[in-house]
Amino acid sequence: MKKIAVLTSGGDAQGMNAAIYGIFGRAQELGYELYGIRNGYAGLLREDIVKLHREDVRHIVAKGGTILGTARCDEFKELSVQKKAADICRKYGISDLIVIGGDGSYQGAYCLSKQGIGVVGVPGTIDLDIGCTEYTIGFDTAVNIAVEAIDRIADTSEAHSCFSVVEVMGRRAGFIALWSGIAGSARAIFADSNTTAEQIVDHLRKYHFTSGTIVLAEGAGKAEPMAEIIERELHVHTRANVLAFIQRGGNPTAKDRVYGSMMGAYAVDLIKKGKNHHLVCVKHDELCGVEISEGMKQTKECSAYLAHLGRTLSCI
Ligand SMILES: Nc1ncnc2c1ncn2[C@@H]1O[C@H](COP(=O)(O)OP(=O)(O)OP(=O)(O)O)[C@@H](O)[C@H]1O
Ligand SMILES: O=P(O)(O)OC[C@H]1O[C@](O)(CO)[C@@H](O)[C@@H]1O
Repeated sequence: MKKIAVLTSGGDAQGMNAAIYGIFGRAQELGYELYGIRNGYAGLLREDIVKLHREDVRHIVAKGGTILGTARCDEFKELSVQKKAADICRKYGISDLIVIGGDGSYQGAYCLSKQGIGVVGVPGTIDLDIGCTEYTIGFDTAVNIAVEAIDRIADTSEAHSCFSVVEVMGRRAGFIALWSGIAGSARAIFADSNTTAEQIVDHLRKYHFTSGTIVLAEGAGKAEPMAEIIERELHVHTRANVLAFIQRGGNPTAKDRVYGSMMGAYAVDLIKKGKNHHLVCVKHDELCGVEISEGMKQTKECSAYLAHLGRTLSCI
């Protein structure tokens, strides 16, 4: 009987459990045994490997986080450690490993594939920063959490006639900032480091804003200094809010539950077709498999149209 395994790696993302659920469902349908590796590559190196059963996954779709746990494991960047991990997979008879994670986890999966282990990547990160796919599991939930927070902060900013800078996650990418800024009708959106604080101040002054939110991607700056600049230049009290890890928790939205389940099942389909050096991607709203070395080369920027729309709407 074919044995496959799954691990979650990097920052957790809402919908990772749904992906595990989808993987289990398709593996069960195809008669594969599914093993769960706890805590990412660190768990693989500790041989922390358990066989998954229906009762382990039956109730997890609605849960944030990941039942397997995740980790960051810098030692996995070493070739000797990657060889050890591949030997462990072979010791347990695991022919193919599904890695649910972000771009860094994909790097690790690519290294494992070069050691002869079949790997399929499922894009699981709230950042949306994997170049070969239009969607990554967790993004929709993180944006909705940010929008709810921005709506709440906007109310109290207006009540007190003050500004509030809201710093959102995304690592070096500005997708969460752009989407949540537009959805939260921010007075200004600071999605990347191309925009300067002076430009934001000029914009707020030009459109005579005296209250409201300024959404800031963490990769573009920090809320505290941005708030100080705005308050100093415009003489309006300005608060700093860092959303941080609330964006990574809570129950996944329906989109992340369905995309997670779909992408997980699709990963097993790719293994069945022998496409086990591939990444599960969404392109033009369709699922597809992209060969891992090709997929890792692809990059993407924020949609220019959406960025322009953000600027347009923030002038209203
Ligand atoms: N270049 C690399 N070579 C081998 N393994 C890597 C490499 N980069 C990252 N990894 C492995 O993947 C793990 C997760 O990577 P990273 O911490 O960058 O998170 P990620 O997968 O990008 O997810 P997120 O961006 O959501 O945090 C690392 O801790 C490490 O074990
Ligand atoms: O979980 P850590 O290691 O603190 O990393 C935080 C980073 O992880 C992410 O949440 C996902 O990559 C980023 O948005 C954020 O910058």
